[in-house]
Amino acid sequence: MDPVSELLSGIVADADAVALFSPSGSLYDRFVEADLDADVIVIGTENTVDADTFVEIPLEFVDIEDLVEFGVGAAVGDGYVEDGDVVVCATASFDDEIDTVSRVRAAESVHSDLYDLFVNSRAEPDVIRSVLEVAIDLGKKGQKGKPVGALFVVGDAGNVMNKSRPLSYNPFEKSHVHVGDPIVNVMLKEFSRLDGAFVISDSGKIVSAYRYLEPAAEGIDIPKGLGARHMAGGAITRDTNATSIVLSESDGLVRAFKGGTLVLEIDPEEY
Ligand SMILES: Nc1ncnc2c1ncn2[C@@H]1O[C@H](COP(=O)(O)OP(=O)(O)OP(=O)(O)O)[C@@H](O)[C@H]1O
Ligand SMILES: [Mn+2]
Repeated sequence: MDPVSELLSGIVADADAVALFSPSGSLYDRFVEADLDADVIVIGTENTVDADTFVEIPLEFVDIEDLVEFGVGAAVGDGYVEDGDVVVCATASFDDEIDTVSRVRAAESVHSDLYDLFVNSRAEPDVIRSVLEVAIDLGKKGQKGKPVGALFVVGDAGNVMNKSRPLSYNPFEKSHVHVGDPIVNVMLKEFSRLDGAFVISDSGKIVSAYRYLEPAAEGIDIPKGLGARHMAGGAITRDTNATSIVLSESDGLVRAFKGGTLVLEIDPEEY
């Protein structure tokens, strides 16, 4: 065998599963028709090919390593892949078409922090995703062209309310509005000009705006150059089971904190 084919066949040998990341319909069909020994799993944000075995990921990852890690972690979480299984992953890493094949051993450790952020958070994955989308969108556009910062504390709202105080009247006091609702996304963006944090429940209800967080911040490690918003956003996730999503006014990045640590950092411009 020529060395290139040998290399490739070594990568795909004895796979328990083949994970196709956002494949085209024709590629997926060919895999189904081939009737492989390995299970064929489709991983993506949407099941555009109507795959029988589909693993949904909550957002488009820019980093392919993150994507593969997250996807395989999610496949383990969904019960399609077991610990120790060899998963051959086909991804479009350099272009829109699949151009990369990698060999990954599914393991508990493959559960990335990012996977944890969505799946093992108190709040529902859809709620975290919606808030992340609002933050990314706000980061891209700013408010009337000017950069804005924002702090969203998602999940475990009762405890978060106990560790914070109002800076002003709460515009969401008597409302029953949820994130993901288009009008709410507009409201969140509008109110982001104002001080303090948004508090959002596990199921996505906006509990409050204008909250000043007062968590214990000793021992919290946040990236240098970031200030009070990030400190408070990080620390509240150690004091409670909430997840914080923070848009920085100064560097424009969106960060997520869980358990007091930074678990995700994304540049809205890349989305
Ligand atoms: N404890 C807190 N709870 C809620 N919001 C806070 C808290 N501390 C600061 N903020 C909000 O963060 C805003 C920015 O504060 P600061 O510049 O210190 O934070 P930062 O981490 O540097 O964030 P940025 O990168 O957006 O500037 C404040 O105007 C305030 O609205
Ligand atoms: Mn600042």
